Amino acid sequence: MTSNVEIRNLSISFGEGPAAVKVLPGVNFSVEAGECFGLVGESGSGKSTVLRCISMLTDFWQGQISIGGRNVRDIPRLERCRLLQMVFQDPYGSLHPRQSVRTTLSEPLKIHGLDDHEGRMRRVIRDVGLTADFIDRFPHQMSGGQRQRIAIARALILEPSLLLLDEPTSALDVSVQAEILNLLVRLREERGLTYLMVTHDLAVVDHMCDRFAVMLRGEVTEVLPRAAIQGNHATHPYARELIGASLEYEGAL
Ligand SMILES: Nc1ncnc2c1ncn2[C@@H]1O[C@H](COP(=O)(O)OP(=O)(O)OP(=O)(O)O)[C@@H](O)[C@H]1O
Repeated sequence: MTSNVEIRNLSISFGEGPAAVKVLPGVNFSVEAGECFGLVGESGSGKSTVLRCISMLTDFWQGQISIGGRNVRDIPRLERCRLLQMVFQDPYGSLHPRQSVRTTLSEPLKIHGLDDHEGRMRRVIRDVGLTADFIDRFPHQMSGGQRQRIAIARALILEPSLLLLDEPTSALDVSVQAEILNLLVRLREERGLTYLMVTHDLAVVDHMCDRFAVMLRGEVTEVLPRAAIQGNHATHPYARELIGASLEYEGAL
């Protein structure tokens, strides 16, 4: 199944009655199959919420989300898990502290009735740049970067075609960030994956993404190709300001 994502009039409110807050008033954008698409914008603008809606971790939204031309609400949960997976910002929080890597990776294989657990685990561990002995480690026995590699391995074990990446490197030491980004670039090339990635860092977009959307207060102000960063070719004032600030910062380094 192809993994292009279409989002039309996506809206969501948190809270009830007069206290309800509309966080996404109506988001529209599309991600092509095989593309790396970035979501950037100010803190609290709703980027992570968009990913949670697509993955149905949050399901009380209105509008349409389709993946490969199918309404995401019509895709049964087990099938959805094999189509898309999320990688979270914080591998310390996203991996269960008392579960070994073997348990983390083999549980989805059991649930989905897949064979050759050992072979699949070894292949995915190798693909994320670790050695087979990591299969019997626990989170506290790994570095932050190694933990994030395991979180990526967990996302890949069911061989999905779409990864939703929620700031996958921002909790990591600066020296490790580039390693994980390069790993993600390589995995996308090798597996033909589609990425939808939330990031605060336009340098990350410039390194990885084909296009990106700039969000402000729950709305997409502009969708731009990566090439729009250098020379700041955005037209919306907020997008221009964001890119301008990032270029200034890089220039100052
Ligand atoms: N479960 C929730 N209940 C109430 N408000 C929520 C909930 N989840 C998110 N919000 C609010 O929705 C808004 C958007 O949050 P979201 O995490 O999507 O922003 P973001 O753009 O990803 O921010 P950041 O870049 O800081 O991670 C915020 O104001 C947040 O407080």
